[in-house]
Amino acid sequence: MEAVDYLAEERRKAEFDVEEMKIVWAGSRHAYEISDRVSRLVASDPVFRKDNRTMLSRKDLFKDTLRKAAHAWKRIIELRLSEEEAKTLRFYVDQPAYTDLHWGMFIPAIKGQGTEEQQQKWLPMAYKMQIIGCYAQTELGHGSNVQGLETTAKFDPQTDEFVIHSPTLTSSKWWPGGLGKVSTHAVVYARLIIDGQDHGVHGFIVQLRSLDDHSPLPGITVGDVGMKFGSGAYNSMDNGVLRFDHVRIPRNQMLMRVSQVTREGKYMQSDVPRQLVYGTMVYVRQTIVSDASRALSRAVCIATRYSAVRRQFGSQNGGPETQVINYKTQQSRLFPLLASAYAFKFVGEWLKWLYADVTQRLEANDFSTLPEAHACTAGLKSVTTSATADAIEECRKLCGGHGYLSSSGLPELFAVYIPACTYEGDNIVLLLQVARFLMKTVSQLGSGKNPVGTTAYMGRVEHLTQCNCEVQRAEDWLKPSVILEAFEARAARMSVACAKSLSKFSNPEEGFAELSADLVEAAVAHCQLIIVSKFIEKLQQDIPGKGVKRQLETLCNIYALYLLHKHLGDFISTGSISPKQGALANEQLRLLYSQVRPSVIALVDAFNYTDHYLGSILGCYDGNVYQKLYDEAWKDPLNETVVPDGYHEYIRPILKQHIRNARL
Ligand SMILES: CCCCCCCCCCCCCCCCCCCCCCCC(=O)SCCNC(=O)CCNC(=O)[C@H](O)C(C)(C)COP(=O)(O)OP(=O)(O)OC[C@H]1O[C@@H](n2cnc3c(N)ncnc32)[C@H](O)[C@@H]1OP(=O)(O)O
Ligand SMILES: Cc1cc2nc3c(=O)[nH]c(=O)nc-3n(C[C@H](O)[C@H](O)[C@H](O)COP(=O)(O)OP(=O)(O)OC[C@H]3O[C@@H](n4cnc5c(N)ncnc54)[C@H](O)[C@@H]3O)c2cc1C
Repeated sequence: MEAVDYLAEERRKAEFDVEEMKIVWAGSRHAYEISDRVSRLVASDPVFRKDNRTMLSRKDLFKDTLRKAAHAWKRIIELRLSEEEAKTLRFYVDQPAYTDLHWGMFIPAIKGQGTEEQQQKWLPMAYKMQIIGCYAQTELGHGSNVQGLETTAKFDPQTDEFVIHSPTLTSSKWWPGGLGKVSTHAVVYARLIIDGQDHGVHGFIVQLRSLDDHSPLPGITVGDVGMKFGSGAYNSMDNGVLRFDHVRIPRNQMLMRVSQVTREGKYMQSDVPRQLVYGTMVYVRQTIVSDASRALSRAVCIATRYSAVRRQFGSQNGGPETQVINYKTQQSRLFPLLASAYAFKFVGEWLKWLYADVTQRLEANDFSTLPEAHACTAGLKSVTTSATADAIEECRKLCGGHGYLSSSGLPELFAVYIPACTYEGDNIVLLLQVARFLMKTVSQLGSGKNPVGTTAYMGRVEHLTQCNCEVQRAEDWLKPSVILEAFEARAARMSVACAKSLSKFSNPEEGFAELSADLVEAAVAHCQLIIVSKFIEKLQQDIPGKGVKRQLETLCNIYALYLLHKHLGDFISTGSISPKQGALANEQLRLLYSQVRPSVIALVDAFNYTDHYLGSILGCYDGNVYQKLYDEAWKDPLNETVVPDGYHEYIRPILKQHIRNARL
């Protein structure tokens, strides 16, 4: 059989309606139609070509990005694309650009932290891209510790202005995307100083560059921070460095929804919590969870299609060799990643709902769900990005040697994705925030305040710390209630154990620091419980289409039992399950791999990714891998000449010397 036929045969084996699954994956028929239309639009437009990206120099890559961004903006206007369509277009163009920070952080910061008046002044210009903004928070010396930022904004009552200044080298802004070469404006986070008194970190709108000739305004030193990890990848972004030398801005350019400075220099705080200054980060963390499912599904699609095409060993009587996807080891590494892609998709949808809900409440001055929204966005951002970064690298290894080729698409996907574990909050720092929230929840148990939302299970802590898992046979692990209780018991017991250990310290902060590694593990257990429970909730919905729900049930069970197997130590050491029950879970997991096997190609087809978006020879839809790999090799610049540049200077003299030596 020709390699090109392998995937067609696989598609015939599918045990469900792929077209219906595409709609489940997209979130709705409407979302599917937009995604399908916009992805084809991007794939057919020569300006959005990206197959040569990793070969470009930094300067050429950056100019290519500017060209793509300008073209994207032109198409958005010409075609009158809606916000959802524009975001979809950005996703399929698949090239990080300054526009991400303008739309994804600068505008949301003004919306979330600006007063009505400030929004009316700045947002129309920003929406029309008459100004381009970035989010300038992180400094050379401080990123995670936002309270440690050093940039100052001193109020000058004489002129009714703030003076923005970088007092030290470490106060230089460092990292903001779009800052290096493009942004005309920034939301700058700086310490507010009035009459010598420090009121902590606040946001200020600062113009950086002339709107006439793009030169930096007086007192501003700005540039790019330099090359980052990998070729292509995140180097399309101009992450920047910025210093202020006593730059003056009008008083009304401090974002004043949370706190205000009056003409007389009086500092006033609204009723809204101070933490709203961090609101933009909560918004972006929520979007990063959905991005994780995209990046993961893309890597999994490549590795799954290639694993069905690739054959090694096992030929009988001259017949074909075994497809590597049929090796149990390949399945046990790949299928949990496929299940994780679906799990992250559904938890991302739920988080979007949670964020919309908290936003609505905030508008009505109800701040009660803010701590949970912060814990969920922080924790899920952390757990999904860490798992996705690891999974992309695993997919590369699943593709053997060819996975290491740039044309597999996996090296660049890895390089562009991994900073997600760091930006928008280092993953460990964020898990520590979740742990604080959990310890607070445990400490309030029995106080009459019942935990709600994602910590509602803590309300049953007495039962969860004593219950015995009821599994006796492998198939008992297929019951959602059994899975849920095991995950709840593990999470509750880990949190309670941490709280008990903490109570032994006379200084709680010292205790928290000493126990932080255990606390992070408890936070991970809590977040994994959320993901599993949201997958199970999704399955309680009406899901049409032949076999669709059944496939999703299988994937949900694979996801949960894979986590259980991976973290068996937690489950057994907390007594949430017995070693025998752990072994039964593994037995069931093996059966689930066999069950899902016939449908895996159709399950990745359901992502509906174009070959342009996948950007991978190994993952192309027709599976014609070998011919394409062979053809691609000849396109490499090294193959433009048969004899390489440098032969006469560096190869020939050695060869000649060798011949001379041989004669001696
Ligand atoms: C070429 C293509 C062109 C196409 C054009 C198309 C156009 C259309 C396109 C549209 C595209 C849109 C795309 C969008 C894409 C967006 C991509 C964005 C990419 C991201 C880039 C990265 C950006 C960044 O990294 S920005 C910087 C991020 N920095 C951080 O995250 C810092 C992390 N640190 C912190 O968050 C804090 O300092 C923290 C929380 C660790 C500690 O803070 P602090 O010391 O103040 O607090 P604590 O004492 O620990 O806590 C006090 C108290 O506050 C609570 N709390 C803390 N944080 C929050 C919060 N965020 N919200 C609510 N509450 C919070 C905390 O729990 C404590 O509560 P207590 O009750 O008191 O315990
Ligand atoms: C590609 C990229 C794009 C970015 N874009 C922007 C942007 O647009 N705007 C912007 O303002 N910023 C941006 N950033 C900055 C980013 O938000 C920070 O780098 C991030 O928040 C991490 O902070 P840090 O660099 O200070 O890490 P650090 O906090 O210095 O982390 C170093 C190590 O210390 C550990 N650590 C730190 N604190 C603790 C603690 N309390 N307990 C235990 N361990 C700890 C961390 O886990 C990590 O292992 C970007 C960064 C990158 C890489």
